[in-house]
Amino acid sequence: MSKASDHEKIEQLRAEVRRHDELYYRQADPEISDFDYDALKRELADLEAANPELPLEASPTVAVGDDRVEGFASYRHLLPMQSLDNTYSEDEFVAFVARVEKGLEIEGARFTVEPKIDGVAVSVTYEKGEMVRAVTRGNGIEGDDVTANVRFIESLPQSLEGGNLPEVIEIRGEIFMRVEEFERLNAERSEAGLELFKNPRNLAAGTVKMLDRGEVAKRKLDIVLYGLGECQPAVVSSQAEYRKQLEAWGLPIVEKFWEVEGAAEAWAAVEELDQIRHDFAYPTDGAVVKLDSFRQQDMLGATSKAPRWAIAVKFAAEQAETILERITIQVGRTGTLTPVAELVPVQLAGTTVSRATLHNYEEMTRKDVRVGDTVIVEKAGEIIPAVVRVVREKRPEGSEPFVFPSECPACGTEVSKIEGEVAVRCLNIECPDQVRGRLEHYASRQCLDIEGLGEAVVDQLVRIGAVSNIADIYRLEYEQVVSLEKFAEKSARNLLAAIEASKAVELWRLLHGLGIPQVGASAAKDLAKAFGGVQELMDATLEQLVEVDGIGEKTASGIKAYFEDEKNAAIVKELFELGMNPEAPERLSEEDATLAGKTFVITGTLPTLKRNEAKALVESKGGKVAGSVSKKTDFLVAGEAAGSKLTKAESLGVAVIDEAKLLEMCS
Ligand SMILES: NC(=O)c1ccc[n+]([C@@H]2O[C@H](COP(=O)([O-])OP(=O)(O)OC[C@H]3O[C@@H](n4cnc5c(N)ncnc54)[C@H](O)[C@@H]3O)[C@@H](O)[C@H]2O)c1
Ligand SMILES: [Zn+2]
Repeated sequence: MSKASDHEKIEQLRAEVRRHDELYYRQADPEISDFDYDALKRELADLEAANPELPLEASPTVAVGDDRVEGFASYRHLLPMQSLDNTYSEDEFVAFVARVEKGLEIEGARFTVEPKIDGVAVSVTYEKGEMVRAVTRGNGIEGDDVTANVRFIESLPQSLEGGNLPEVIEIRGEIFMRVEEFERLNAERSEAGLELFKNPRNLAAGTVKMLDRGEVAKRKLDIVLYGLGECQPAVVSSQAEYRKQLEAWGLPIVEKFWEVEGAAEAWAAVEELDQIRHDFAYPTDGAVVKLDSFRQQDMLGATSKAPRWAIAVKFAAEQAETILERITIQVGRTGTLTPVAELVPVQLAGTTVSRATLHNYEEMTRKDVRVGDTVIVEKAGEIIPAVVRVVREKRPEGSEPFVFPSECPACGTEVSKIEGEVAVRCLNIECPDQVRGRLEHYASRQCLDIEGLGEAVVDQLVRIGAVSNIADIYRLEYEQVVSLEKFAEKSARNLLAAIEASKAVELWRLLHGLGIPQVGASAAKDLAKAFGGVQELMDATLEQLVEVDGIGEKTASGIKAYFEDEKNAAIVKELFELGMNPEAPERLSEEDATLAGKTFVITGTLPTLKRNEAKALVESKGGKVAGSVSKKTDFLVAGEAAGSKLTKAESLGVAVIDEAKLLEMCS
């Protein structure tokens, strides 16, 4: 290739990489897979290496992707937060080890191997053991101050436990979202007809950068800590020691960690990690291999972008190619039509996959997925298989665009596209698929948990016309049940007994089972606690609903709209007439709730109580425990070595008490 055309190509690739950086780091909504992105960047780096006359300053290959967005204050890291060089190959890994050993003039260097968490990088600063700040990586030099959002992370202690505390330390880690939480949020979105989040990483990244604190509070984030920035004075001298120290301070750390010597041992650990990583709480996309000794790390130093003493070995997201045989449309309990790809079975990440989601109407139309196409399926964030793209070159001749049905495949009602939603819906509330979906949801494990009322039984009951709504379940008679397929006297009696028993269910389960838009299990629990009864919930005003911790405006209006619908209200009324008698969560009597309305903050080491014991004590008396001191704090419970919180409480005039006083208040 000529120089001129090389230069042109480099410019083009730089622009392309910058565009993907913007989508990934700032908007948390990447368009291509990490594998494809890394390949693009590699191509650019290779071209740049072959054309050294072009200055590199302007290239994204020598800079850290910038995540800073509007709305957050910038904060300068004491020590820069770097990226990592990465590789997908064993050969390159072996070459890395050889470079390190040559640089140190030793053989058999000692390394640590740990999971590479696929989350959002963050630097948490503790001063004298008190958490004072959390900042994103930003451009590596300066990041966004996201302290307010990070304070919602329950697993992150506001103060460090134990001794050996430096004056100031920047602890680096990764904020992530657990798969269960990701699925919970997506289930709620799917019910609301909203576009689904693509994977836990993007969702965590988006959440860390939200300005709406109420929404952040509703999404549960988690954190794991592994890295070191500034530390004054130094308190540890190796990666392995550092991990032990993090644990002793009470911080969440990576669950598996290897200490190895030389390339072969290190690679064996990387492979072992790949085998077991799916059981970790967080999504992982590789292994990070680091030189153990801090002294040796310093000897090797870093480039502008990454340390020379560490490397990420990345695992490619598992994808497989197969043929799409048919497209079926499922109608969910809220009427959403979901297109599903029926595939020629293919092995993917250890399981046989024969169906994959095509997400929704808009997404599949945009991808122009057709029957007969060769498609790439991927386990997105290792969860549900999805069709990620069509291999256009393999499209058979004469294939036709898929015509999305204009009528509901279950009931024939014309489907509607609601403004602002990506899905189309069947709005017929009596649609048999929706009825089935609602009944299955109601009887399911996370709701009323009626044993014996599974998919197959619900299906039969709907088909013979025995039930058309959840109240009908309680009208079932022995004769009807015993005549179902595969039922005999005993199983029929058992089912009826399980149905009867479900009348005394915990209130939150009933609330979840009703299928109110946006109300998942956790919202149902919050509502049950706040209102104590279905009638009380029905009577609640919009203002009262939003006041409940964990309930946002959208959910609140969803609840109002649900109960304002006459059909829903009638069914709820029938349920109670048929004997529904849910058990309200225990509430403290006014006499016992002596600390109701009071907010406490706990800091330092208390003489006898652990922090969570003190918290439980306050809550048992109806009080609240918050993570940081503000004007709203009523009492600061201060123990040994209380740091900045004490100073802040004093400056705000907040009452400061000791453990003895707390015990007295709670007795
Ligand atoms: N799909 C896209 O469009 C797109 C765009 C930009 C970036 N990306 C992805 O992001 C990657 C580049 O991002 P990056 O610069 O954040 O680098 P990286 O994710 O490849 O590696 C560096 C980061 O890994 C994190 N990390 C996780 N576990 C760690 C551990 N145990 N020890 C040390 N660090 C750990 C740290 O935050 C560190 O900054 C690319 O490899 C690419 O896959 C994708
Ligand atoms: Zn229908």
